[in-house]
Amino acid sequence: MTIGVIGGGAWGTALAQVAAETEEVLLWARESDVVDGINRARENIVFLPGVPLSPAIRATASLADLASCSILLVVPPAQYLRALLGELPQTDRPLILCSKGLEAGTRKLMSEVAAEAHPDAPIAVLSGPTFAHEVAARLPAAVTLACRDEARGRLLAEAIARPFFRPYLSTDVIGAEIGGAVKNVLAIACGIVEGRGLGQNARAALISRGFAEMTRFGLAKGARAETLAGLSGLGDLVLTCSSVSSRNFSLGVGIGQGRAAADLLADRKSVAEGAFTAPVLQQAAREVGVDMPVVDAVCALLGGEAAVDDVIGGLLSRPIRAEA
Ligand SMILES: NC(=O)C1=CN([C@@H]2O[C@H](COP(=O)(O)OP(=O)(O)OC[C@H]3O[C@@H](n4cnc5c(N)ncnc54)[C@H](O)[C@@H]3O)[C@@H](O)[C@H]2O)C=CC1
Ligand SMILES: O=C(CO)COP(=O)(O)O
Repeated sequence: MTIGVIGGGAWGTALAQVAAETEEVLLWARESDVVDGINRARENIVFLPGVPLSPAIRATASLADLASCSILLVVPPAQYLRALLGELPQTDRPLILCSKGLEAGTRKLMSEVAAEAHPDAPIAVLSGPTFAHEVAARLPAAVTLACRDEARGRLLAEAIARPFFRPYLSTDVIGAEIGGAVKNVLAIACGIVEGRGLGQNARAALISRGFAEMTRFGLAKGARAETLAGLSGLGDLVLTCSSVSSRNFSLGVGIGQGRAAADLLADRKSVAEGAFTAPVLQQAAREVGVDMPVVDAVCALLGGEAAVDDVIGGLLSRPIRAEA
């Protein structure tokens, strides 16, 4: 079979490399230098430099070429998902969604956007603690593969599993998506704590209270608690909140050091999804009556509405309340 990958960023390229261990892979990339670099030099010099790519990966600039693929891994930044799936010819092939975010404007999950764009395509979600450069280096990783149709989920998991890349099955698509979207916003918060030099106790407190927010919001949206406590939720939260390998955490470090979020975002070509998800998540939480003070704090700092010390002071002076 040929596995298709939509999106030639770091994660799409790493997933192509995983799939290419045993299958032919066709990778769609938006940038012509990425397509040429993969086909000619076997390297994605723009988004995943330094990783020699498998000869089983072929890159294309035409989404229509992916029509013949058996499975499509869909890996653009979340805000471009609808437009890209709109350009993809109608398909009934399984779409495995790998982006982490909520759509601005509609506040929809990626699975909802994909179902609207391709009503005949079975949908699954792949999410978990996976830095692209480690996966591309064949270091061990585990992910959640969520699909409402359990049997189909198992087939898809078997199709993408490799000895160093281990999917765990779930039927909780909503839970898998919410974990991945929310952890990016919380990683910005943890980066701010790091950048401000507030210490590891504060970061652990933030991870824990952030997880409480993720759980409250997830349960209100129909996610299952065990999914939120699994690889795609807590697992990814811990990874992303602990390392400057995370683009979201690094963005937070810059904000914590006093730089303007707008300047930091203007400087980068890789995506920090949490910056786009944060205001959408804030609105979505308000819609379902869920209190998310850490997310509110990140929104205030991303919008340049407040000073870091004031926002942290505000979080610390909230009324004393029960932990759970
Ligand atoms: N990099 C990682 O370690 C992981 C990333 N993800 C998720 O994968 C998704 C993609 O992220 P990365 O591959 O890291 O991206 P990246 O940051 O490496 O690259 C940026 C991507 O944005 C695309 N892009 C820029 N402007 C665009 C436009 N106008 N229309 C369509 N695409 C455009 C570029 O083509 C490129 O693919 C995100 O949702 C991210 O959260 C998930 C797991 C791990
Ligand atoms: O999702 C990721 C790891 O699981 C990548 O995190 P960043 O987008 O913050 O780099």
